[in-house]
Amino acid sequence: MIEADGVWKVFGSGESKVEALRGIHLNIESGEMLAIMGPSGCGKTSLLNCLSGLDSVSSGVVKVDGITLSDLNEVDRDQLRSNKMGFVFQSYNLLSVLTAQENVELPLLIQGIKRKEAKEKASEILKRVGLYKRKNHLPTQLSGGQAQRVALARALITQPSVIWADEPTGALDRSTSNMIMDLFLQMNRTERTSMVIVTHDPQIARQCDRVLYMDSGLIVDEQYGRED
Ligand SMILES: Nc1ncnc2c1ncn2[C@@H]1O[C@H](COP(=O)(O)OP(=O)(O)OP(=O)(O)O)[C@@H](O)[C@H]1O
Repeated sequence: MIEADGVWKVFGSGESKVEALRGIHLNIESGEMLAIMGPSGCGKTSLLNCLSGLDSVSSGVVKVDGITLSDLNEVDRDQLRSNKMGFVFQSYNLLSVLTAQENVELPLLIQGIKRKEAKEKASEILKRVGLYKRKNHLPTQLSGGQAQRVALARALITQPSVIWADEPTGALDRSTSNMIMDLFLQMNRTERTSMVIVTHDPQIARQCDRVLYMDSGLIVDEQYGRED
């Protein structure tokens, strides 16, 4: 579903040049749950951004369902992201002036779905993440775990084929992290949504189908097998 072939990402030039990715080859299967680990600065976020089309590659090819991202113009790339992908970040990235419900509705409204239908779908998904009672709360009125559940609901509402999550539990305590991971696992199982999770947490990684280990812009090891 996602294919990366010889992907390089280079920032800057001359003395300030940084080779964040140095020739990545990777296939991510539909429905796969993949963790990416590695030391700070090894290129995990750069890889996520290049695979999802949030950032352009310096060289190499990224294909999503057979479509080469660099062949698309910005508008088409945005459209592909909005149709096929969801994003979850460590800092939740919720819009502070919108309620939980409005944050979750937003991706559907952007897709041109009618307000009433968006509202119904948002309510339904907020129920699934156990936050229906908080739907009228603003992000500042939510705990970290609750805010991340809203972010997950927002990522899932368009029924994407892949969710990209950059340290989704990085700001949460152990029990809240486990709760968020349980939701990821549940959605992966019921919707067959592929999940790509950048994490420093071995407990999160070992629940994934595959763990990639990166170092200095390269994938240096991988392990298969989910602990159920
Ligand atoms: N916009 C940028 N401009 C210049 N250098 C960058 C930029 N973004 C990332 N880098 C550099 O690229 C390298 C990889 O960064 P990246 O954020 O991908 O690492 P990471 O593994 O996600 O790190 P962390 O675990 O600390 O989040 C680092 O050396 C970083 O300083």
